[in-house]
Amino acid sequence: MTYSVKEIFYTLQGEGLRAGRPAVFCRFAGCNLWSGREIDRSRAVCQFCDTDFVGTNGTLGGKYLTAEALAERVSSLWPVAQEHRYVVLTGGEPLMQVDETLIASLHDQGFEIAVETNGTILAPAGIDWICVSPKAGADWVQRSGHELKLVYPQPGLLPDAISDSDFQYYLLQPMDGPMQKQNTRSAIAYCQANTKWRLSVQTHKILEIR
Ligand SMILES: C[S@@+](CC[C@H](N)C(=O)[O-])C[C@H]1O[C@@H](n2cnc3c(N)ncnc32)[C@H](O)[C@@H]1O
Ligand SMILES: Nc1nc2[nH]cc(C(=O)O)c2c(=O)[nH]1
Ligand code: SF4
Ligand SMILES: [Mg+2]
Repeated sequence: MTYSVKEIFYTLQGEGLRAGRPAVFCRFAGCNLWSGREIDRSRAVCQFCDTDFVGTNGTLGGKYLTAEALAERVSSLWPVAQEHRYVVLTGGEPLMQVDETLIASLHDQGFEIAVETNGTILAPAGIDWICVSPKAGADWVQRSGHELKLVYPQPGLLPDAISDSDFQYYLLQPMDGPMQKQNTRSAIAYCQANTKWRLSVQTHKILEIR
């Protein structure tokens, strides 16, 4: 299996329950809900994406011919002699490419493995932390995991309708874009009125890290 990777970088998890945790991010190229081209955005299933996942031209991007080679590259970014190795597989839609062979290779390198997924593809066995962020209008098949991180608001996908699925934590992440301030206000109000839900702030954008 060849893996198409946009970029690999070492940063802090910016979002969700584990915000602040040092992590290597491996961003896979391609998504099943948008081509990534601006001309296609208004016709895409997912129209609010904040990420460039097209091609393999980012930092340490490329075609990795084996799971071992990719896992070794991820490992090379971890600081020497430091524990708590943590990798976040994202994209694009990582589950178009992530398989059990890659999971095994990353575990062999000592990593705890997290995934950020839109929930349209079932996760392979062995992932340690599954974050699902479902999208209005898309099939939602991965309905269990560790955190459900709903971008808010999405007309057609209300938090009330999904607050009884099989996740440990429920988070609302204000939709970034022209309405970001208002979206944050209404997400805060929703969490305060519906206390199963927590706010997820995209801290990396405030901190100006990747
Ligand atoms: C770029 S996506 C990649 C992973 C996967 N395709 C997904 O959608 O979960 C990473 C995270 O960013 C979130 N996201 C994307 N665009 C956003 C935006 N404009 N505002 C807030 N969160 C956004 C997604 O919902 C997801 O939780
Ligand atoms: N720091 C940082 N945290 C993140 N959490 C989720 C991200 C993503 O794009 O999947 C992301 C990202 O791109 N950077
Ligand atoms: S599903 Fe994820 S990567 Fe794909 S367009 Fe939407 S937010 Fe972006
Ligand atoms: Mg991002």
